[in-house]
Amino acid sequence: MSEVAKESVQPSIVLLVSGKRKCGKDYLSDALLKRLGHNRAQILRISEPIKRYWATQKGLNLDELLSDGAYKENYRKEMIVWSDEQRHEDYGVFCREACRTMNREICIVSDVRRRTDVRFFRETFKPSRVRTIRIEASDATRLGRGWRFEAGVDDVPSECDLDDFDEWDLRIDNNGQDDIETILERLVALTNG
Ligand SMILES: Nc1ncnc2c1ncn2[C@@H]1O[C@H](COP(=O)(O)OP(=O)(O)OP(=O)(O)O)[C@@H](O)[C@H]1O
Repeated sequence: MSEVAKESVQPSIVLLVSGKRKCGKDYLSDALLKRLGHNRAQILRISEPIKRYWATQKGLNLDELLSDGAYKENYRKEMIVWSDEQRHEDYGVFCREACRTMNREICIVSDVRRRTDVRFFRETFKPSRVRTIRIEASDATRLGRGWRFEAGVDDVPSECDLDDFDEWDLRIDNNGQDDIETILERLVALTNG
């Protein structure tokens, strides 16, 4: 058990949510949080400590960086490069920092992007408590949601490292065929046991 896990409140279930840009990670994580209730569940973002550091260093607006708006896109590349350097020293540095705010029974980590993120959570918590979720949406769907391919962002490990990963407990098609209720039922079922 890592130092952080001992210090913070231990969740019974940790949901690791992954998927390409604009596949719907935030949308479905927010919907799940609403369904489970704020007293039982919370959302953690590995990118939060990265954005916090970046905002402080560069004098940027943290709330804007954390939001779904276009602002964060101006800094995404730089943040990827900088955070990769930090991960090179310690692959769990941002996951560990994000875990410090764990205080609910169910923890939804809504921006899992790397194999080392999955590794960190599996090493830090009992594997039986960790669930891996892949949200899938076609390029056409993602384009419709505002995604545009960007070299240095969409073709680097932060976006592609989990493309070939196949240890998903649940894969969700978020192209619009399944309604939100159907998707939420499957997600909620994953939080049982
Ligand atoms: N099932 C859905 N129904 C309706 N709108 C959706 C659905 N899934 C995602 N969206 C919309 O698509 C857009 C992108 O979704 P979201 O921000 O959740 O993607 P993301 O995977 O978190 O992206 P990023 O990696 O860039 O943060 C948002 O405007 C969101 O409201």
